[in-house]
Amino acid sequence: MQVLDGKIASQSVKEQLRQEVSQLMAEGKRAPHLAAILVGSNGASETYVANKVKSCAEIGFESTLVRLEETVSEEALLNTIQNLNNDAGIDGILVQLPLPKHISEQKVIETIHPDKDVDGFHPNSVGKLVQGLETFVPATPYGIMLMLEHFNISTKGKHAVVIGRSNIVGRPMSVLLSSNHAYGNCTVTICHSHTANLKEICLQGDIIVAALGRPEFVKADMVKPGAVIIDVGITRVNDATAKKGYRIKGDVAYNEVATVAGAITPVPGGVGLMTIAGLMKNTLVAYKRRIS
Ligand SMILES: Nc1nc2c(c(=O)[nH]1)N[C@@H](CN(C=O)c1ccc(C(=O)N[C@@H](CCC(=O)O)C(=O)O)cc1)CN2
Repeated sequence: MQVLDGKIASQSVKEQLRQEVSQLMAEGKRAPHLAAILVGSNGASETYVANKVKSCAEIGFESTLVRLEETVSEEALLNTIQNLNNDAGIDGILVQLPLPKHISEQKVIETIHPDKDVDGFHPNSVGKLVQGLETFVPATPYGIMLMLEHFNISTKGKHAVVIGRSNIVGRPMSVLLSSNHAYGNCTVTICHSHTANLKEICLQGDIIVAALGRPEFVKADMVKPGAVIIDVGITRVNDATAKKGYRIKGDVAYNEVATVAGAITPVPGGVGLMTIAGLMKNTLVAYKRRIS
């Protein structure tokens, strides 16, 4: 059984980016610049944004973190995005999700200029992805593809079962795995809350991507021996015995599934770290398009 270690794979991607940025700096170019907007102070979002800012510094990107109150109006948030759209020094913009209920995520996503849409959530980016055109790929599915590539996991002709149909992970993941490229060419089944016979479908999967947000949902008896298990789940579950008062759980019951699987991503230390690597790659692409 192979552990698909996100720390190793993400470090490798980030090191390549670091070298590329260092070369650009040596040529006298400015650094790529990512702007992140964080609304409110949700603990998990704080951690993820902090990890993004830290990764920018490691690679040699500039970053700007814009913090807005939980009570900020939708209009004020949209104006903040417009200002960043118009700022020639900013290459990529992301708004950390989820947002407070009074703000429309869709409006926010559509306000980010497609050229700076490093999260790949804008309908322009999604449409291009579906048509197989070059675009920003949402960071988590992109990170998973980078992980498959890093560990040279063969996908051609395999049956991939994607559990979850979110715009951020499940849907784009199904598109990428079914597309005609080196780590695609799978036959994909996408499952959701209304799927009948989920266990039987999972048992047919050579690859399972679990992205439904339910801790330890995928059990050993749902997994075909030797399958590749990609766990996207990252839920904080209260645990008074843990140092931080919570434990991070994936959507896969790791200990039991690891006894059946051929390869598996850990949580933490798996897909979450690759999400950041994917975002960093998108930011460099946005920057290169803008300076050329
Ligand atoms: N604007 C966006 N919002 C959200 C996205 C996204 O891609 N863009 N995805 C998720 C959260 N996410 C990215 O922001 C994310 C998740 C996890 C991690 C990460 O570093 N995970 C670590 C553990 C961190 C911890 O201690 O909690 C790991 O898995 O080892 C980074 C980013 C929703 N929102």
